[in-house]
Amino acid sequence: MTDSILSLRGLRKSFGATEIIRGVDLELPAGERRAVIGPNGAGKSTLFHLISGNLTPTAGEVLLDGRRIDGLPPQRINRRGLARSFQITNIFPRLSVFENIRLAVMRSHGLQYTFWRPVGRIRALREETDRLLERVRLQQHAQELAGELSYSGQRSLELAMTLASDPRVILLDEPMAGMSNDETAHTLALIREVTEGRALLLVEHDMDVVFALADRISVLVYGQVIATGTPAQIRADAAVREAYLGEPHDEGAEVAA
Ligand SMILES: Nc1ncnc2c1ncn2[C@@H]1O[C@H](COP(=O)(O)OP(=O)(O)OP(=O)(O)O)[C@@H](O)[C@H]1O
Repeated sequence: MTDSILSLRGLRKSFGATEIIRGVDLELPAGERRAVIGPNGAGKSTLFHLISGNLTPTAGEVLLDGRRIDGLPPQRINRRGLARSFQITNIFPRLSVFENIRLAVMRSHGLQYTFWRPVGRIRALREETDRLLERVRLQQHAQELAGELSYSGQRSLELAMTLASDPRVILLDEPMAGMSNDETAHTLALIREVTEGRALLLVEHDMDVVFALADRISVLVYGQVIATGTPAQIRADAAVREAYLGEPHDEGAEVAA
């Protein structure tokens, strides 16, 4: 046994006759920030779908804290402590930033809230919502409509909504997509801060972000993990350079974007 919070064991996924995930083993220790990189079509999104419950594996197991979660619906997996952001979180654009976060807090508590006395419930809700607003630095924007926030503001809001369930594992799928350099720097600092003490699995095409944020990196090529190591080890890995980083026109390896 390992002390992994998330384990993938012999994971496979086929679409029809085509096998896209071809036997992935991956151990994510609690509290580690791990990036998954790889060329276009390597299967990174498919892997995330298998972990978050949006797809069911053809074979193999996904374990969260030692318990199987493969085949469970996304909401059940979320309640077990794994949250995925950026591609599944729905912002309500006509509601304020505050109201969006409050809804996420209410959802994360589910029925629990109905057992509280109404007055205490409202105060606790507001305090928790304020705390999340502050964590993602959106206090000044609390009353703005979510749909009118800047792009990175919306990403911050989604992050707050993801944090509402206090997950032990967070999956971020291309959080920097479409951002300016300033927005990327802001969001990078924010992600580093809010994932402190949680396990993070990150897919991101901006290699500067990957190398700045990840404790370790797993390289997925053609549905298999060909290497896992620290940023320095991955940079120096000959097979990785050949398969991925050393592609022609080496513009920071953003080639996979
Ligand atoms: N539902 C599906 N049915 C059939 N094929 C699929 C399906 N979903 C993904 N694929 C195929 O699986 C392969 C891997 O796709 P996936 O999106 O997981 O790769 P990726 O590594 O995330 O790529 P990118 O970096 O371009 O986002 C692709 O060839 C894609 O066409």
